[in-house]
Amino acid sequence: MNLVEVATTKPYRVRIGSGAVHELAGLVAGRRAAVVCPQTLVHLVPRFGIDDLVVIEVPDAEAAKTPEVLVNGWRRLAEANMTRGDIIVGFGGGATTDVAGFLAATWMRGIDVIHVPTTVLAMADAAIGGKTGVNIPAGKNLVGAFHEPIGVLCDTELLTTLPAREVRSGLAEIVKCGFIKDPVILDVISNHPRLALDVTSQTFVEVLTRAITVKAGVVSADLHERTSSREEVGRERLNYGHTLAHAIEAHKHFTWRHGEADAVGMVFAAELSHRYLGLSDEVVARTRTILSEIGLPVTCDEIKWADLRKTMNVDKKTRVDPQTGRQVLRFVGIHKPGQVAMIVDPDEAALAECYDRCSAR
Ligand SMILES: NC(=O)c1ccc[n+]([C@@H]2O[C@H](COP(=O)([O-])OP(=O)(O)OC[C@H]3O[C@@H](n4cnc5c(N)ncnc54)[C@H](O)[C@@H]3O)[C@@H](O)[C@H]2O)c1
Ligand SMILES: O=C(O)C(=O)C[C@@H](O)[C@H](O)[C@H](O)COP(=O)(O)O
Ligand SMILES: [Zn+2]
Repeated sequence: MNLVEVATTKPYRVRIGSGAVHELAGLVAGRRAAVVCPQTLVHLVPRFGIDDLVVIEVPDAEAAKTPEVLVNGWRRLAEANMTRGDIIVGFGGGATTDVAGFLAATWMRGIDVIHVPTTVLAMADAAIGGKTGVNIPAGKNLVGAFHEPIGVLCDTELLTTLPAREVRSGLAEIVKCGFIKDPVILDVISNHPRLALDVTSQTFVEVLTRAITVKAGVVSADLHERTSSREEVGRERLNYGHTLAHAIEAHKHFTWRHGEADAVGMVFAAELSHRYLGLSDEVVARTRTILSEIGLPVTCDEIKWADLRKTMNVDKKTRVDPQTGRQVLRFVGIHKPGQVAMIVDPDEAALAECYDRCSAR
């Protein structure tokens, strides 16, 4: 079993490996637990080996991330008389852990949560670092809270039923960690793309553990995303590729997986970085190659740039210029893999050009 410590003010551990879920009973430590999970995974709950469990079913995938699902969750927690001493377990993909985390953040102003992620994406990213929340029509993840788990159990056995498309989507966030912090991830995936996609392989566990280590290090240094100047970038670096990705997800009505949108977003971010931060042609090309090799999209069709551009205004990295009152976009970019910088207020024509280069029209 691999262990990664998330050294924030309330440190916790991420356990990675086959059988990690069996540690749940020890972490719950005799308290009552409410398991938040999609209907498709309910049959796996008996594996937890805990008797006093309330199950709160949520809709599958992104449909779970709505205010209505929260209202239902609060009702269920009340019906079950869940107290401050009880615990919530988020069991599922990133959509489930995002909503379970927010229920825990808000129930009685905050109770403990443990995440048992069941997708590659949730293991590598969503279950760690305490970002929780839901979507509203104005945009993705616009309502939420920072609420860290007390433990995360990444049981790789749970991944054996995961569809290939979901594995590829999760790999996108792992590749992101390669570009923003740990380029060894890129080498391992380029050298062994098929093994990286095989959730039973040692290569997969290596890149997963490396990505978790990147995420743990970044959130430990800047949990609340407050470190932010052009050259000193804290947690915002985890948003590499996400400004465009979140807009694509919304315009595709969440028919694209989060990692698929991230993949196109990373190509766009690489193009922007080429223009503004001197990222080499070679790394821009490598971005396309590595993502294509693992079966992720590198272009996006049918969405008009003007529509995506408008949606980007609600990105959380956007700021208002106090002098003009104008919305200023800020993108995470890279000088080279592992060296991040912010691209602030890029030229509108440059943005459209970079999008043209990753649009299939
Ligand atoms: N909080 C964060 O820091 C953070 C980080 C990254 C992504 N996210 C969010 O995570 C979400 C995406 O997460 P995701 O990709 O895990 O998607 P998801 O939660 O929608 O799950 C994807 C699909 O996989 C299925 N599934 C889950 N586990 C399975 C298993 N073991 N076997 C078979 N099928 C299984 C689900 O039922 C679902 O249909 C997005 O909403 C994204 O915004 C949050
Ligand atoms: O943990 C973070 O910080 C991230 O940005 C990780 C992202 O991969 C993730 O998609 C996150 O949900 C994006 O957050 P948002 O604040 O841009 O909505
Ligand atoms: Zn993401």
